[in-house]
Amino acid sequence: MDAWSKGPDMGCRIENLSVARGGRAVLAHVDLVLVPGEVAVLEGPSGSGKTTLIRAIARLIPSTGSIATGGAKPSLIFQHHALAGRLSVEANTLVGALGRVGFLRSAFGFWPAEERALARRHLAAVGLGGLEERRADQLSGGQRQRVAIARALMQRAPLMLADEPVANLDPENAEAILVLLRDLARREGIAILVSLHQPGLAERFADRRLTIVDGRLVEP
Ligand SMILES: Nc1ncnc2c1ncn2[C@@H]1O[C@H](COP(=O)(O)OP(=O)(O)OP(=O)(O)O)[C@@H](O)[C@H]1O
Repeated sequence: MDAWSKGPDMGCRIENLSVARGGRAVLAHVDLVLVPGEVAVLEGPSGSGKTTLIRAIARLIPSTGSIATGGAKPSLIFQHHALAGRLSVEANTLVGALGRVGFLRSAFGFWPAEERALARRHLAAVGLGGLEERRADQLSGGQRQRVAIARALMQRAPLMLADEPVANLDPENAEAILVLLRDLARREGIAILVSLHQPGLAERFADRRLTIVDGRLVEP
């Protein structure tokens, strides 16, 4: 029995993953194992396939090969955080618990007390303690991305996928968000795959740096 088959204590194992887009091969024979607590940064020029890889691992687009994520759906963070602007910070965070609570209860705001407590804990962890009742459209860009991270944490997924999560932020906020993601990876034992455009940030925050070159994943 290898480490993976003992249970969902590994972020993900990808074997021989290939993806075509618009009839053209974008990724070919990609292998990748991510372990809990590590932050892997995905780099590569525009159009090299970073978003494609993240979307394929999240099963948002078809691929061939195998993707094992410990039986749990990965959580996802995007460049555009897609919050409901009129809802509170807490309500947006609770959306991450939809898979456990069900649509009807959540639609009427009947969230279990333990889920509310968890949301507040995650909001405190991302530095938004005290802002639970504020409307999401009254937050700064950095604060909104923190809500998106808290919402992702609510999913309790062993793997978090973050596609250009700091692309819209100023350097100070970008750095703060990456510090937060790295701390969360360590503390919560989550494996994080994050695509970044800025090599300086990648160098500072990555445990591993992965680059897509001609459809292959290269690790120097
Ligand atoms: N829906 C689509 N239909 C056809 N081709 C697509 C589609 N989506 C992406 N592609 C192509 O797949 C390739 C990889 O795109 P992808 O968005 O993954 O790149 P990326 O590395 O994330 O780029 P960027 O850094 O600019 O976000 C590109 O050549 C792109 O044109």
